[in-house]
Amino acid sequence: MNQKIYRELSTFASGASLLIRYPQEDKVRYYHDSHFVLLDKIEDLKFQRGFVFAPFDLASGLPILHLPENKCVELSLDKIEIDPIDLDNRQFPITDLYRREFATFNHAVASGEFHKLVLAREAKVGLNMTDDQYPQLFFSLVSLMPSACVYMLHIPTKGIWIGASPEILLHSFESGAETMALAGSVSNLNNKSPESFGSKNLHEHEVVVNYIEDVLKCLDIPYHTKPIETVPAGKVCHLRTPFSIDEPLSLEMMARVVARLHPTPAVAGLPKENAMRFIIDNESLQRDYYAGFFGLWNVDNQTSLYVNLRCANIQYSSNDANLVGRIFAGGGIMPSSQCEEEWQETVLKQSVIRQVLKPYLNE
Ligand SMILES: C=C(O[C@@H]1C=C(C(=O)O)C=C[C@H]1O)C(=O)O
Repeated sequence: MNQKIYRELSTFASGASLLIRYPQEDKVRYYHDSHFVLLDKIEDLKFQRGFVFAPFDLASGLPILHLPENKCVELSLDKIEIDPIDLDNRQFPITDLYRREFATFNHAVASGEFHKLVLAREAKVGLNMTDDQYPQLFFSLVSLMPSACVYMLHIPTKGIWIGASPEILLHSFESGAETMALAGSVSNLNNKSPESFGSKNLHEHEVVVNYIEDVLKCLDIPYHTKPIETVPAGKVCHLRTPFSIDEPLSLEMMARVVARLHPTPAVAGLPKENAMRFIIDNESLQRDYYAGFFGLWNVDNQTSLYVNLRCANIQYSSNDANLVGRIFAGGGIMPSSQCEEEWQETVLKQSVIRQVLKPYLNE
């Protein structure tokens, strides 16, 4: 049966294709033989039904990609066996580039110009794998991250995006909707209470909570929050405040909520527009679709969008035609942030993708 599914997926990387598994679900949705519809703005989603993949910076020139629903088949997960995966416990020393960028970001928050800024970076790895091995990557990630939304997308000429996100941007269903503030991270070594995260993490979290509240109030949407909680995601543990929206949202309102929320200060900063400008000008990383959002829009009367985190892009490099993986991670910078700690947080956030890429590393 395993073989049959892998045979069915052997043409995954020959066109526009997607595999997606929602948290705790025992099925995978497979979109194939499809074509991307390119959208300019979030509001254009109103008329669509299917998968959506949006960049971090909607003004960057990268389009919002949409795969229509009619090309989807469902695969049952209980028929898939996955090889055990080794833990990756390597150390990754901090780079001078990260020290410099941290200093720039930290100075900008310490000076009071920003309440918070998120600094991200990429780790590049050389890979040795064939197109028919990509589905194995996806199923390894599915087995490692049962509570995450796991996806793998093939974009012809742009390669693969793969990720396992713990962060809902907007989940909307017939009777209401939900979103969350997910920010503030520590290593996931033992059970943690929110207080044990320390004041820097609690404050960084509060910035996101206040921002989401402002967006919902501004749109006149009734909501309530649940008490702050801690959630594990791979080797890190986060602070989370769940938001429940107590009335159904129209497609038009959903698009407005998403357009206002994205990008939240969990991945960008505050004040929002200035923080976006600052990140684009001062981060050496090209975020592309990292810290954008993805998920199903208006499928089976539901919309489930996630922030594109714990992800990587795999592509042939244009100069030497080698296959390169760019593994992304970032973290919120506050006045009291410490460079080494922030670096370690990104190492931990990258570890789950490193783990699934390990069998294919070219080193
Ligand atoms: C930016 C990332 O994660 C975000 C930042 C967090 C933080 O700074 O504590 C926590 C969860 C996410 O909202 C990432 O994973 O790359």
